[in-house]
Amino acid sequence: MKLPIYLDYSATTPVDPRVAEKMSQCLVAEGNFGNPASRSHVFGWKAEEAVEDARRNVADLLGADPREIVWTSGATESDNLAIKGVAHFYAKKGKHIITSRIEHKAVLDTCRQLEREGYEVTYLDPDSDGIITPEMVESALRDDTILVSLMHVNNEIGVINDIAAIGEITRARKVLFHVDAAQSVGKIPLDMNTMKVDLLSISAHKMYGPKGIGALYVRRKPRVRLEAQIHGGGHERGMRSGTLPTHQIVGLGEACRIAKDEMATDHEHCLNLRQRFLNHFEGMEEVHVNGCIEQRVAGNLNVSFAFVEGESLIMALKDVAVSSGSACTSASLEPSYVLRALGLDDELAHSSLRFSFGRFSTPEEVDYAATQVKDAVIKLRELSPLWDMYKDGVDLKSVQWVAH
Ligand SMILES: Cc1ncc(COP(=O)(O)O)c(C=O)c1O
Ligand code: FES
Repeated sequence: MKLPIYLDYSATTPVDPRVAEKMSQCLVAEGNFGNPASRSHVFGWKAEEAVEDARRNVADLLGADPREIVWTSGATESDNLAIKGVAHFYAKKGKHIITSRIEHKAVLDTCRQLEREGYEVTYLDPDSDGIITPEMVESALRDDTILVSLMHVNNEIGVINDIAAIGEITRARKVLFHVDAAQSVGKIPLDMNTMKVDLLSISAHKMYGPKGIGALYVRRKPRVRLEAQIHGGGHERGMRSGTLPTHQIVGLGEACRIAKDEMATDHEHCLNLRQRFLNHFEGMEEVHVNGCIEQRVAGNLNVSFAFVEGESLIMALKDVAVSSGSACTSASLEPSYVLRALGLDDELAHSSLRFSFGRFSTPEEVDYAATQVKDAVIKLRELSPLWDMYKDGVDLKSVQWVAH
């Protein structure tokens, strides 16, 4: 079977062959398969060395100290550890948390759980571009606020928050700042030396590494304390127990090493492809890009094709793999809560697709996909009575709909 063209890099990326090669060396008997916690023989020492090399690569990409990196199973776990870890440790100081309505479910559902435990959470509304401004954060801070948790780049619309500016505000008020950077690490520069971020979640499978591994950056100066969420052998300085998966960790380390070297090239590549894709739609009516186009990660494009149902469009695109929003909510038929928070009505939110490009996307793929999308949109609109009315100049907002 010929596979469709993959334009869903925000959901996950293929593993870079250089990463896969390094990982495979850590699996078999002739390779580096030992338990990094085994202190009594060379198998353990070698595995530990590989883990520490990887930790250095992750830290280098973030401008952090290797001792500030805690391995987790991915950004979902990192978000849980950061938010619950802070909430539980600092509960005596306060029980108020600030986040936004357009966070990933890993943050939103964790906050909902904390609400059930008696914490109070403020959910900020983004502006119509999808941005949370430093001013919004500042006006929501209270004396009992212990944590602000905001994403760096949104997974559906790719819009970038100014986390450096937000960090200045939280630090001045001595409130901890957690950033979900699953969609930004390796794509845009991050520097923990200059940014006043206290905790930062990362995930390997969004940056050409394997699934099931991630990390949480935990600042040492000023020191951030966390209550562990997983107890056991006391690995990761007690913050996260469990035998370290050397191959996964080595994969994340290699993905970070490559990203540091190739970030600028990847960025240019994705930016060119996105523009190339968009050029195909020039002159087409009622095609809207959702979220700010400038303050946005290069590989993301979220577009509404008015008068076309997003799910029908996906069905029509047999040989292009895209999604209508995030992978984790793709089973739901509800319109995207992110797009709704930007002020889109249900109709337009339902006619949106997310195209995401990456390191292995090619201009030919992009041209082919754009042509397919364009043809499908034209065909679907031809079937839409609303499109006919729109073309006839009927003001659709003034139409009184009769329920049957
Ligand atoms: C912004 C954001 N946070 C968290 C996650 C969850 O990451 P993981 O799949 O590593 O648990 C994702 C993945 O979709 C994401 O995009
Ligand atoms: S993989 Fe992105 S929302 Fe789950």
